[in-house]
Amino acid sequence: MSAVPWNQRASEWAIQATDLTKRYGGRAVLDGLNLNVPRGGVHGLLGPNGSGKTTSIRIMLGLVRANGGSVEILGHPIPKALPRVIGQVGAIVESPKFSPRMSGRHNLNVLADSIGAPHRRVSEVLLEVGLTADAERHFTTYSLGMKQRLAIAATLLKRPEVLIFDEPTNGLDPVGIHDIRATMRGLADAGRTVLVSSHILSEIEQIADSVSIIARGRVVAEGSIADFLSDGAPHVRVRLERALEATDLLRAAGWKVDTDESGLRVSARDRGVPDAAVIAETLGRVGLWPQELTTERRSLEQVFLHLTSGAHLGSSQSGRR
Ligand SMILES: Nc1ncnc2c1ncn2[C@@H]1O[C@H](COP(=O)(O)OP(=O)(O)OP(=O)(O)O)[C@@H](O)[C@H]1O
Repeated sequence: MSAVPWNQRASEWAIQATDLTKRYGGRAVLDGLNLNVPRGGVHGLLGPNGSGKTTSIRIMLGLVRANGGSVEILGHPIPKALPRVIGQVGAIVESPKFSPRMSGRHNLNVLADSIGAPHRRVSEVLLEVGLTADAERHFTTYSLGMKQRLAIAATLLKRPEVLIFDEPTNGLDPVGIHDIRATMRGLADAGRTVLVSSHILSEIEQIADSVSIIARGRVVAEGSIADFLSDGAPHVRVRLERALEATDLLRAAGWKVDTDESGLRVSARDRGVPDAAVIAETLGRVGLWPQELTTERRSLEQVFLHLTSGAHLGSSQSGRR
């Protein structure tokens, strides 16, 4: 049971990153990152601090150039076609600058003028983020949460189809967090695609429809939240061309492997949580590259903790070529 059709055609992804690499001073920050964000709904990019979330987002927005790989937003290659698609993308990566002495509405009016949007659009976006009643107050009197909602309102002025928010609840109190979550949910329910990054599991679990878990510059698991939360024996679904060879290899490496028409189901012999990154690495070492590698039937917390824990990262790093 999946709310998100993961096997859909590439043209139906809102955002797709393929084999992205980024190095800073010889250190790999993104290490072959593959990200699929379905059209419509909230997609969480969940990973611990320093895992590469902001770097991925900055590459998607053309703010940083990747060393390798490709990104498409709404089917347009980035950064080449950025001018064509940027009008359909709204993003908050850093705190936007507002004038402290002007009201929320006045700030938005100025921004609307700069992009040629009518002032009635300002009233619409203020309503959408729940700031209508506070629109005439000076920006300085806003709480952090209200400032963040004003930033979201600013991104909505040009009617974007895709919204990208990097850790939008950072530093907010519980009320502020609640309001931002409700705002993001509302934006998705109105038909937009919202990509939101976070290092907080509960945040993603509560608002996202689907999630990609990132660790050390790679997506190590992805899928719909419904699938992650469903019960059952934990396993990793692997789809690849040389399935027989992969089955033999994984069995020899100690995994339990079942096969069906959609690929391999790999689980740990002790019924523990199978490690998707280690499975990917075992296969990759001999040139068997999965077309799909998805963790299924586990709680998001199990997956997140296991795939991103220090112990796991240490062993994965030492096994890296
Ligand atoms: N301009 C830069 N120069 C050098 N290293 C960088 C640069 N930008 C990011 N990094 C490094 O890349 C790694 C990934 O950083 P990134 O900000 O993408 O992670 P993140 O998942 O967004 O983490 P956080 O939740 O802490 O923001 C970190 O180790 C960071 O120090």
